[in-house]
Amino acid sequence: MKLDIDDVSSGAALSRASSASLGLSFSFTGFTMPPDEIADSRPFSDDDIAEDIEAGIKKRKLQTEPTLPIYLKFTDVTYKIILKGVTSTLEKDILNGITGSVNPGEVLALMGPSGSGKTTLLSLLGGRVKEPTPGGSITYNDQPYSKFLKSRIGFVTQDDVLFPHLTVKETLTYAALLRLPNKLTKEEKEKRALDVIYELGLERCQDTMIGGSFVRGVSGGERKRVCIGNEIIINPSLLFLDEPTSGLDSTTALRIVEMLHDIAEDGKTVITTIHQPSSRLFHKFDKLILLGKGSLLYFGKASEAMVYFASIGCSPLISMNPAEFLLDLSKWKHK
Ligand SMILES: Nc1ncnc2c1ncn2[C@@H]1O[C@H](COP(=O)(O)OP(=O)(O)OP(=O)(O)O)[C@@H](O)[C@H]1O
Repeated sequence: MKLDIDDVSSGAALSRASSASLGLSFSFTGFTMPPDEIADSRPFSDDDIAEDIEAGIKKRKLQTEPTLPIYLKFTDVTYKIILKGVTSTLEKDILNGITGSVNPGEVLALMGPSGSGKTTLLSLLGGRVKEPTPGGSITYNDQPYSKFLKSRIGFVTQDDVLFPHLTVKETLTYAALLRLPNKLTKEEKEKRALDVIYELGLERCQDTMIGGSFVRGVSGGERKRVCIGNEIIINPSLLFLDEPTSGLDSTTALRIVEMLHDIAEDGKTVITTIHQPSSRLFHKFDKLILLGKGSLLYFGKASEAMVYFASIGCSPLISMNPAEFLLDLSKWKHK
């Protein structure tokens, strides 16, 4: 994190944050510009075997065609909605001047208090909001959103709907049969579903029903992994996740985020909202966006966030979880 005002005006910096309620006004250069060439994706090899921490077993890496690397950049993104009442019409600012970027192979976390605009930003970046048109620019390898991107984007929503009576294997096999292109044979699609099961360490529960309110099924962590599996089955270049760790204990949440890292390592660009990460989990993210009431409070390396806030005079008085401190700080701004 650099605090170079000259860089800001020269355009090298694209992030700006101000906080009147913090009694501070500050600008920062939170990210490095993209490399000239986006990192080449590497094909998957049979040697790609990773350890599944939860199961304590070696798991196969997903064998797919190489992922098209996509560099996501967003500059000065604004979003307003019109609230139509019976007697009046109001305009409400949801996001103000949000700037950031994320490279293939990285995991970007969007953090902030409830209502700060995380899901809205995630949906905008994932091309899921068309109306009203957002302001600013969002580019994918320097190109605006196009129909082609739709097939390159995986989006795991907060309340993914799964069929309770299907098993894990059936769920992912149907997803493969329905979502993979026709050029793949049925056998190839079924193999992709099995590969995803191994990639996500779901082999022990592959024959367990998903379950729901009335049927006992897989655990919360396994359920989240199935939702992620439903999306990575198409080998997306960009993977968006809305609160993938909500409702999970800190150890299971950590496994999910470690899994996101494995997914990113395969050349994918991963963006996730996160609610209240533990200290261990916070340090797993490559980049961080901290939002407060729709404004950008921080964009940069997650590991440098505390140093940055210390540099502008905001440090915790006692040793505490950085995520907790940053959320407290953004809530303060939020008031
Ligand atoms: N279509 C809409 N109509 C009215 N208000 C909206 C709409 N979309 C978003 N908002 C408002 O915008 C703000 C940001 O919402 P958003 O869901 O993005 O927040 P969030 O940070 O993801 O919150 P949470 O952590 O609780 O999910 C909220 O105040 C929400 O009520």
